[in-house]
Amino acid sequence: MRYGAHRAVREVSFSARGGEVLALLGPNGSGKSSLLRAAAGLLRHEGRVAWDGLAGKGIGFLPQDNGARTALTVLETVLLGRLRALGMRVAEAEVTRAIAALDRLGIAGLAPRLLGELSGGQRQMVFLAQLLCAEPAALLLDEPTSALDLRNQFELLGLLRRLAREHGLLVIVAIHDLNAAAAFADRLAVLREGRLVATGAPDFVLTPRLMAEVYGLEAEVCVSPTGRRVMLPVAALR
Ligand SMILES: Nc1ncnc2c1ncn2[C@@H]1O[C@H](COP(=O)(O)OP(=O)(O)OP(=O)(O)O)[C@@H](O)[C@H]1O
Repeated sequence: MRYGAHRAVREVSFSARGGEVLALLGPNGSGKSSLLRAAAGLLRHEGRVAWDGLAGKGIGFLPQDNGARTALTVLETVLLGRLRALGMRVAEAEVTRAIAALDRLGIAGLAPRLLGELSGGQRQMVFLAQLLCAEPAALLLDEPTSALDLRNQFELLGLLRRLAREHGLLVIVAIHDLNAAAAFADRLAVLREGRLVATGAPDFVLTPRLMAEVYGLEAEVCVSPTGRRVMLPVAALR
């Protein structure tokens, strides 16, 4: 994947399947957004992206918050997720479906509000509700938790995992919080300068060595009383 002469993604090969959450990690500029956008078919690229078994369902892509501020209400915005199914008159069932998607994210109360009046985190959740409304087979999410408070991060990542488990969705999520990724993702894929440098189960991938090589950080691995591994940065190496 190139921007002019700059190669943003190269030597990346992986597969992922419905039912799992794959977290895409890597420093700023390592190619996560570019890879997601290429996988979503939004950017030209070399190599091959193959989606098998979508069975008429689509792929939902949530970009990093672009600050979209339209004069639409939240409900109208979510309904747009069903654009292909909507006629000139919106059926009651479509409204019910849109409200259900908002409810799922705990934000049904925002339905009548204007999108442009929401906080960044609320707006991200609305766009996610819009994607859910379209009932995709796969979700590609670019830093969906970056504007969310701790509780909403926890809830959202939990929801993504449930969607994967219960509905067989494939979820690929670019995220900076390594510990959140380790807690909620089945697998991690780590990019550095456009290359895939590690992939596998969180406990296998997140090591002090990876922290040093990819992030230039000295880190300790702590194990919580319930057995969860947590990476704790202690010093910058360069
Ligand atoms: N529109 C663009 N034009 C030129 N170069 C770009 C463009 N978008 C991204 N790049 C470059 O491509 C590389 C990968 O960027 P990308 O946005 O994919 O990284 P990222 O891992 O998503 O970063 P971040 O964590 O900061 O969101 C970077 O070097 C970036 O400067």
